[in-house]
Amino acid sequence: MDDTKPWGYRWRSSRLLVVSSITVALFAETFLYGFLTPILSYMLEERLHIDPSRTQTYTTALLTVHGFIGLVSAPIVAHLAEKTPSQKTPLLIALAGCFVGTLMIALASSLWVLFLGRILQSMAGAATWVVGFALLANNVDKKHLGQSMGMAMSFVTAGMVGGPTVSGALLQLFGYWTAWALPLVVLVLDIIARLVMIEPGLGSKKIDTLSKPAGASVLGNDGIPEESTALLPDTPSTVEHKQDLKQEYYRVMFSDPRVLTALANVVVVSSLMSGINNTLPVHLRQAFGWKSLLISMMFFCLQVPNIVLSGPSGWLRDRIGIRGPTVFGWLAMIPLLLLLGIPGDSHFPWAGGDAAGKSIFTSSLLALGSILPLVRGVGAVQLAYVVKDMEAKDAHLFEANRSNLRVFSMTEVGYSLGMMFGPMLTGSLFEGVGFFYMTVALAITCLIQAVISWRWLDTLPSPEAPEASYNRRFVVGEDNGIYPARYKAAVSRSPSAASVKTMTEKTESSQLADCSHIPIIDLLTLDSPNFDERQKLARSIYDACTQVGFFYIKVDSSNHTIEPEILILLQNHGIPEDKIDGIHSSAKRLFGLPEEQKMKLYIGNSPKFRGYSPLGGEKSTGTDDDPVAEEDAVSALSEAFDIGYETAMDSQKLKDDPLPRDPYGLYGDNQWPGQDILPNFTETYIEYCAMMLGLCRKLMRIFALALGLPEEHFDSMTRDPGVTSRMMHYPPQPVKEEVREGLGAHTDFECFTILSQGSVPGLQVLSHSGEWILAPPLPGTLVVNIADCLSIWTNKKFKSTIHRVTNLTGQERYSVPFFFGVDYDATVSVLPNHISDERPACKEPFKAGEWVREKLSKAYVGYEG
Ligand SMILES: O=C(O)CCC(=O)C(=O)O
Ligand SMILES: [Fe+2]
Repeated sequence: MDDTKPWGYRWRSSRLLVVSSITVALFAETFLYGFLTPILSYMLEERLHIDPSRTQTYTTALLTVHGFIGLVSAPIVAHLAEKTPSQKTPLLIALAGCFVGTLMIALASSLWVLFLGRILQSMAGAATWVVGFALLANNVDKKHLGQSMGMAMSFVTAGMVGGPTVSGALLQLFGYWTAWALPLVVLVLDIIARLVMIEPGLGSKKIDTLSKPAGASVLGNDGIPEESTALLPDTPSTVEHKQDLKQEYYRVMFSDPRVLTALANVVVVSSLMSGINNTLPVHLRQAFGWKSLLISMMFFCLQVPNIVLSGPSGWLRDRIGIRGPTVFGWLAMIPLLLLLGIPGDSHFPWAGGDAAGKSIFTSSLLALGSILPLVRGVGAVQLAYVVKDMEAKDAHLFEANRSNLRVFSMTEVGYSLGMMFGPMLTGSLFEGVGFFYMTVALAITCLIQAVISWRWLDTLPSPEAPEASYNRRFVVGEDNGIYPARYKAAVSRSPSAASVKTMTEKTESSQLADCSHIPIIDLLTLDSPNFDERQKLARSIYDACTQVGFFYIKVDSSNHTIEPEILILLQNHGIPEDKIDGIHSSAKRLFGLPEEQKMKLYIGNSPKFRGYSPLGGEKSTGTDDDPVAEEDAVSALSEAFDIGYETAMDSQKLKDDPLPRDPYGLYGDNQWPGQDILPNFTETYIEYCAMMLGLCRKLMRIFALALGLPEEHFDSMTRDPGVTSRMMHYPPQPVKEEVREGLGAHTDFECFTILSQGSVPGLQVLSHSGEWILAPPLPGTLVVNIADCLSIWTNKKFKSTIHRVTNLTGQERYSVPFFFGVDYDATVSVLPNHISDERPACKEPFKAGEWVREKLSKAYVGYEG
């Protein structure tokens, strides 16, 4: 083992230990929050000698402060945590805060020490949630994340129920200091766990901050991520563009009454729970003269059915929709709340502090706990449903992952507001008009919720998790409604549609897709340490490459449903959505320049096919089997900007490393627009290419595995990879006129291509049956297609499928393909394990650079070279 690593590095940085220590930390946080509630009255009166008539006021103030601190500190902590390289440091600081805060509370001999202790505890709690979840997200691979989050959340639930349940009991049975011994033991465990744990891969990953699921201490049901900020600065125009989109997004969302109803639901549930927490202890002491043990038992009565029944209520919602159960839940709570208010009230002498009153109270509390799951979490589900609806209407504005992040940060704010307002309102009502009228007010609120839920909530069953809906395979004809009818009509009128028949007859099967859908593959296990997992991924890639030659890869955030209502969004190892947005807005900026500016970068001035190619500058040359004669070649209705490999985009090279030997004249010499013309353009594009290049090298290893080779097989041939990337702009064309292709039918030349196609559809893939399969942009995905060299390597087992672009949407279309090939000087030769007597090698070995150069020189109109 490495001597420089600390003692026990391996197990101390293992997933099990990271998950366990975060679990312990979250448990401690929720346990300590709840622990105080039933014994607070005792502390205030017996230890701080507060006049009992003021007990409720201080309880309310303490809970409200907690809600407020949670609301404001989560985003601050998230911001700070993002700046610290190690997440262990903030976790330890939080622990120190929690420790000091808890000691201050336990020892408090004055009110201000008590409040200060509580504030420290709340801040530390917020930090623990934010940092804890970020650590989980960054250090647990996605496959195990659901399980790990699930485990963490069940401990949170245990803390939530355990805290108030044991504190009152211990206080009454064993006295004040023995009662506090338990939280101290929990804290010691927490200290040990946090100290022992070593953050794995420190420094290699940046943090994604997820903020505290507000209300978790009370409700423990929603893990809500903060809308994560970009990890690297954006270019000014991206920021502006994003700002516009964000405003538009919120405008659209807030003008939908379903959204407002969902948010009202979130605020009311959270207020109700924190309001009951706030008033229950004092009320029970006044009404029944109960001490802390029985008060604790009441918390148990409320929470346990709530937890047990949350699964079945989610199931019910999935079956019959959210509106019915929610309206029923709110209505059923009305009599239960009223019943809860009756015992001990002077208007109802028959239900005083005697057995009748106590049993009415206990059973209505139990019933309330059982009904609560019907209304808990409804807001989040309804919001997810709205987003899904909106996506179908405006895919660009409602890119799935980003809008989910926003949805969940809206929910978070809702919960935090409830945590703050709940105690405030119930506290003042309780003190002003008494417990019964407070429950009347709560019952009226429930009635209002029932009415608005009836009026505006969706009647349909809960939506699938967004991820699941994208996982659905895309089938011809089933186009998600994103293609206008005129587009489909135009496709069938297109001149090349007529020639498709002859094209497919002439074309080799290796260039035609075998099936009618393009699969979606999750790259989650691309760098899994587990070989079997990589092998499994390789197998599905093999199927896609041999049957279709095209597949979608999921590269960004995805959702994990941990418990019915806990949806946590995490970024995976892929290309962050911000970077994709950034490159698209760079493309828009570039093509938006005046023609003469763009022509200063004219591709014809470059000996290496790098630079700007104006509208119509590229010709449809057809395919090898069905070439288009030069005089018949139609120029494409698109403009493009091409760049090639530079060492700056290669993380395996130093910035100043010289370019590789270049016998085919294809490396470097890019024509970049100056900083004065397009500030930051070059940096953004280079950064994008660097990420793509990293992803491509990893994919190349999976391809090797898929082909039965050692994963490193292509490594030595991809040190100076033959990389080209281009930005494309396809202007809309009048549908009435004859359709002109944005890019004619072709195959790509290198090994494979990763395409980011923005949000406007246009790409089509040719199938055996002569159909053009639509390959629409799916949010959160990129498209990978096999190109000629890899197809030849596999003796055409992998398909280099013919595709084209036709933009009939009426919108501007932008795309950014990234073509990845082996070193130009490497020899492409059919793999021996793919040659047999029946299937001799399809081609003699050749140099990759020679092939690419020849193809490029055919494609560009008037190119001198
Ligand atoms: O723009 C697209 O969607 C595809 C572009 C393409 O196929 C290419 O540039 O080779
Ligand atoms: Fe292509």
